[in-house]
Amino acid sequence: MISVSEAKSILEKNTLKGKITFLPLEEAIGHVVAEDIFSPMDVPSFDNSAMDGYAFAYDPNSLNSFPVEGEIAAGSIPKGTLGKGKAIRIFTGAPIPAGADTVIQQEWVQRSNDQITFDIGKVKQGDHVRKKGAQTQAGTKILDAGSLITAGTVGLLASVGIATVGVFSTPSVGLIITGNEIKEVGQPLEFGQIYNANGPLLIAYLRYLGVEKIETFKVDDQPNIVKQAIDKALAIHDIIIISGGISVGDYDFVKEGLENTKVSELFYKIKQRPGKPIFAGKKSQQLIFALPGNPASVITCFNQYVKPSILQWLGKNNVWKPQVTLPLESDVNKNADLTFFLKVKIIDGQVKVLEGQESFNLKAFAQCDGFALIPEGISHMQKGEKVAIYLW
Ligand SMILES: Nc1nc2c(c(=O)[nH]1)N[C@H]1C(S)=C(S)[C@@H](COP(=O)(O)OP(=O)(O)OC[C@H]3O[C@@H](n4cnc5c(N)ncnc54)[C@H](O)[C@@H]3O)O[C@H]1N2
Ligand code: MOO
Repeated sequence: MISVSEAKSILEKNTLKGKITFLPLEEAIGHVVAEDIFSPMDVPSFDNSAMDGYAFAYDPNSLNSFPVEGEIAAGSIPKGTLGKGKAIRIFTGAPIPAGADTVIQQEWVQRSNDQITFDIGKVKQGDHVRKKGAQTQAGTKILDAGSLITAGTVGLLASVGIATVGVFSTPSVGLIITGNEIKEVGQPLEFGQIYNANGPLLIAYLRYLGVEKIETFKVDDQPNIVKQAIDKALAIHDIIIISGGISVGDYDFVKEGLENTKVSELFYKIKQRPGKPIFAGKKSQQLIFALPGNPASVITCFNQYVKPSILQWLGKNNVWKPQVTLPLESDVNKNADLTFFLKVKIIDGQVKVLEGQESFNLKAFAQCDGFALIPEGISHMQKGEKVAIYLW
């Protein structure tokens, strides 16, 4: 059995990034930029006015009075060169005409017919002129590979005329739900049967991460049926997630099925609770996770191992680290041989360990903000000691 940190480092080394694919800007939000992006143009691409007002050539010794000749609206092309000592009516976003270098906003001038008057002493050369290239110069890097695409990123790329962005493609997932006792929600339950909680929760968690292509295989606990489902899923999908059947019972056929489909083992069993009998494997570029069937194991293992692997696939950084470290609200006792993952709620900056930590119990999951990692080698932690929290 390996430790939690060994398991994470094996997955970090073995998870590849998705293929680079180009998305229209509006669809790229939440993805990560796959390659450095350079601007094809200057922005602004011409000197333009930041105010509605008057453009003129600055001269500290000029008179305070200027005749106004013509106007330039945004989107129009200035004609000719503005003469010295003259002003032109200009609007926000309109090009600065040749001969002008400064804009005064209209609130600062008195206009009488075609003459404006203002105090030249209050103006600086270049006022309210947005210079060509002030935001971005052609050929300069505007985004580093690995940057998260936000609404701001989309705005920046559109401003330099880029319509599509290269991102790492989202993996497609084959989801295999094992168990003779498992019934779908909506069907009547007979004695001994339970509802399929793992299927819906895994689909929901995958969608939350942006995974759209999900195919579910529901299989009974029979060796040939389990193997067939693994084969089918491997033929199509990038990541295979299996729920249940990975422990040592007489009806657990997942390990055998994975061996028979030539999946190579990265690890089997981690010194942790819940989720000890987790399996991770690889086949060419594909990743395979067999999650122990108890719902707490499925959710916790997904949060700790599957989610970071998917985020790494999508090119995201720092995916293996906890999001916050916060003090415990009360003491915690545990078995020192294992890492414990506890469902916790964050209340006023303190970590409250929730009731109902058993592996079958889903109640605390509906209340928790995330999972506190209580490390291996420790049997007691005191109120106030800080713990690493992995949020949903
Ligand atoms: N002799 C041993 N028995 C068990 C061990 C062990 O080390 N030695 N480990 C225990 C631990 S820890 C876990 S976790 C489970 C994992 O077992 P499996 O992966 O083989 O899972 P199953 O036996 O198929 O199911 C376990 C449990 O979860 C329920 N389940 C399964 N699928 C679903 C589903 N889709 N939705 C809701 N609940 C599900 C299932 O009915 C079982 O109650 O093994 C322990 N045993
Ligand atoms: O790994 Mo399990 O501790 O029963 O969920």
